[in-house]
Amino acid sequence: MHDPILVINCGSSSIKFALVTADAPAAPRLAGQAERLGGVDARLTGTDARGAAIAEALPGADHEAALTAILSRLEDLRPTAVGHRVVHGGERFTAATRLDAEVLRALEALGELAPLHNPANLAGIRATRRLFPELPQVAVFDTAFHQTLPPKAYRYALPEALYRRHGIRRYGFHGSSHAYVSRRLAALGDRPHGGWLIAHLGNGCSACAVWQGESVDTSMGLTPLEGLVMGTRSGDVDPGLHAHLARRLGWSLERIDRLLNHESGLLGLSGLSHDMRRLEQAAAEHHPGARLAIEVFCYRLAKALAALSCALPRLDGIAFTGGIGEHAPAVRARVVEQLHHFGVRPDAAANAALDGDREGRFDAGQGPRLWVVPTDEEAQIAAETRRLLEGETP
Ligand SMILES: Nc1ncnc2c1ncn2[C@@H]1O[C@H](COP(=O)(O)OP(=O)(O)O)[C@@H](O)[C@H]1O
Ligand SMILES: CC(=O)OP(=O)(O)O
Ligand SMILES: [Mg+2]
Repeated sequence: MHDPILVINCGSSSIKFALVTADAPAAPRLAGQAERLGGVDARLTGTDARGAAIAEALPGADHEAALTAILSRLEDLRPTAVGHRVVHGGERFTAATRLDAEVLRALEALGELAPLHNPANLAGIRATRRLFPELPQVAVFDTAFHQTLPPKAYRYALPEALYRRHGIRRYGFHGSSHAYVSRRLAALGDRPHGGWLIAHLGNGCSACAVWQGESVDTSMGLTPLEGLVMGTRSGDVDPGLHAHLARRLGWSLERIDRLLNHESGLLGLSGLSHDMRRLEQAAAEHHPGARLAIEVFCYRLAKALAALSCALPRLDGIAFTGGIGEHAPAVRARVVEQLHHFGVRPDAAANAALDGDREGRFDAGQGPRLWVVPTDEEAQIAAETRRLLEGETP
């Protein structure tokens, strides 16, 4: 039995980690995050294996220094394997994969398709391999859950050669989260074989249509930029925008990339913040940019959910997850009120009560179910790591 498993999710300036034990899923979990890496205010926060708070300043720490600090928190808890989140698996990596030098080289080549994520994921893998050379390490891909998309959902209306020769197609992301939530809904026994729409709303946001436990369409595409409005990412824009900015304003590709990935979304619309909590406060104080940003965010999400429903033979329910999906009842209310013609009927009091890390239903007992299901990408990554190492088919 491979237990416990250390899960690492390495971002450009943060590392999220958890030590996941299959035997005792309800026990306190050593988990947390190192944030603002590279800065003077870098810090490590979380809870230790006894459930006590961790708060440690790590001034100037880079990824390797932060991982060393995380590892020192393991004390006598020895992980038997490490599961890494890797955002883009491209065409080649369709399931969790044991990491070796050849796989790492192949992953490097995929960096361009997820520039905010894959290079940081790889830095984390390299540092962990140096620190833990004896442990098996596994990559679990955001794209893997969406391997069941049919061609009508994953092909762009572009010449076939671009797909055949260069792998230009829709891949979809946040697969560990969508997989976890759909399995959780099935475990809860709520219409387990039906059609669900899942909205993962964190810093990155994506929605997924799940039929009988399999992803059948999703809002992200070739890269994690397509689809919904996100913290700093634009989501869908007119593809003609790129040529327009280049021709009319003389913008370079790098400048356009920065605009769409780092300066847009909630931040760009509001002119204030990428953070939904901050925007809700500002909107309550009548900040026009914050109000517009929330309005566009909710409308675009409702529109995407309506579109994704076309992938389902039947709509059994909608589930919300991620920081915004779990903690912002006002956002959920605004989204579902724009889906009333699907027969969606929220219970306002039940919705308002689900404002923390709590799982629960907020429909009024008619029409499609409405759920909040806190995501646990770490549990999903640990389970897939364990399954691979134990040689079972994923
Ligand atoms: N109480 C809250 N009310 C509104 N938004 C919240 C609340 N708590 C967290 N959020 C929002 O959740 C988002 C971060 O989601 P999270 O899932 O933690 O991100 P990540 O994608 O980095 O894992 C931010 O926009 C944050 O403002
Ligand atoms: C793929 C993606 O957008 O991930 P995140 O939400 O962690 O940025
Ligand atoms: Mg998260």
